[in-house]
Amino acid sequence: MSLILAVNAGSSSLKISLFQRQVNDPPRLVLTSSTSSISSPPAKFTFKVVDVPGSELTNSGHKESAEADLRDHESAFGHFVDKLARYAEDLKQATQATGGDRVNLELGQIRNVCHRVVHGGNYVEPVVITEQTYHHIERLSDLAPLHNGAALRVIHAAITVLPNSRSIAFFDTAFHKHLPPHVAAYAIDQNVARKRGLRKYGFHGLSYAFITRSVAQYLGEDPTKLNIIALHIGSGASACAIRGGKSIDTSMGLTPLSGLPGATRAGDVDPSLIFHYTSQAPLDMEENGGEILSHKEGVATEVHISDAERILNTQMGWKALAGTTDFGEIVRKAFPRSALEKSDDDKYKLAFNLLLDRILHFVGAYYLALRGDIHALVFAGGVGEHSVELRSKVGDAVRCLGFVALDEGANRGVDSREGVVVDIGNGGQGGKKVLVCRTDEQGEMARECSIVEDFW
Ligand SMILES: Nc1ncnc2c1ncn2[C@@H]1O[C@H](COP(=O)(O)OP(=O)(O)O)[C@@H](O)[C@H]1O
Ligand SMILES: CC(=O)OP(=O)(O)O
Ligand SMILES: [Mg+2]
Repeated sequence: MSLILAVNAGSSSLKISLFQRQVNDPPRLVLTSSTSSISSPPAKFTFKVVDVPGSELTNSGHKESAEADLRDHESAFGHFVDKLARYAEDLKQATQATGGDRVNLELGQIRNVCHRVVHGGNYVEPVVITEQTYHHIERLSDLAPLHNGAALRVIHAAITVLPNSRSIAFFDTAFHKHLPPHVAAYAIDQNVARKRGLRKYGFHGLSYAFITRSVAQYLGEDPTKLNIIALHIGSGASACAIRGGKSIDTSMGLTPLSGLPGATRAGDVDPSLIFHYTSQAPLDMEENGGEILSHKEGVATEVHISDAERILNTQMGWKALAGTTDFGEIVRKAFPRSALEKSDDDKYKLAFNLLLDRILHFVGAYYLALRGDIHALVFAGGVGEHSVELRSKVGDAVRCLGFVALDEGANRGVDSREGVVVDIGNGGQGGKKVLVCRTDEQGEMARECSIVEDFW
């Protein structure tokens, strides 16, 4: 028996799952933990025991707690490890006292720690962390500014506090390794592009791999014959066209900034906007009743290009539009259910409608990329799995493409339904399906790890 720890450093969260594994068996989920809202404190921490004999004897503290001290991924990881060590000790004592079955969850039992690393550059398979691979990932940090640095700090912490385990990096980019050249290329000098690795990589690949397998299983299809449009909408949001189980296009690019807007990311903008987005706008629309004036002398302040990149990654998206990174709040205020929630401010509607518009833009494009030969449209990610309203509006719009109408009750009831994949369509004959998939990047890493670990 060995333990696999799977760690997912997302842009706003740190999600961790612990799995138990017997040789030749698939990994079995033991417990999960999440620290969310890391970028908009206080962070919220959960620790949930899923399947541990004897756990009924321990007080594992299932409740969510606000943790003002958890300000980054590294401190969130340290907090989890402390919690796990305490829980393992409580469990040991409780099961010793009763003589019951015991699962040993002590830190020393963790054989492999799987880390989600968003940008892998040319790495298309998981790699064991060594000095060399660590530095390779470090060199890619500029291409995933909200992710790779945070993942590396967590990897460093894991190596320090779990010295007997092996750290392995699993890459989001790997799923997109088959992007056709004309999709991956930007219209720039290809000599420069090749030399500097300037192309579309695509992200959320662990999620798309999990979605592809889970949806194929749910539909009883061979995964290598599955065609879907998948939407992973969380703090980072992307769309992916999957043909024959492989990614043929995706909305994120060289970095996870492009494509759909996210919690703090702008998504696609005209690249020239960067040079015009200044603290004192040269085109002052507001002061002149909406009339565009010519450049005022001396007003355009220069923003350094790396500042612009930081601003586009951390200050834009829903945060800039609606003043919150919580999409649940945007939905509540855009569609108030009571007078108490009513707001005169249109900013919530703008944030909602803008995301909806950009999602439809990609669904339309990917429908054509797949030539309409599609089994299902699939929603996943924190927003995709939980926002009834977003699914409902997307569902209405895509009916013209031959997707079935949504079943309103099924759409509203997703949270209370069991299973990894939930059908929210009305079962209309011959229509393309609309599904929700509870994606699990940690589960995907643990599964891949259990396949390769016996060969290492
Ligand atoms: N009920 C809900 N309705 C709409 N959005 C939600 C709901 N619950 C969570 N979310 C959103 O999901 C996002 C987090 O998604 P997630 O995929 O977990 O993030 P990360 O990108 O950090 O992995 C948050 O922005 C949150 O607002
Ligand atoms: C790639 C990406 O944006 O990931 P996340 O949504 O977890 O931040
Ligand atoms: Mg995520």
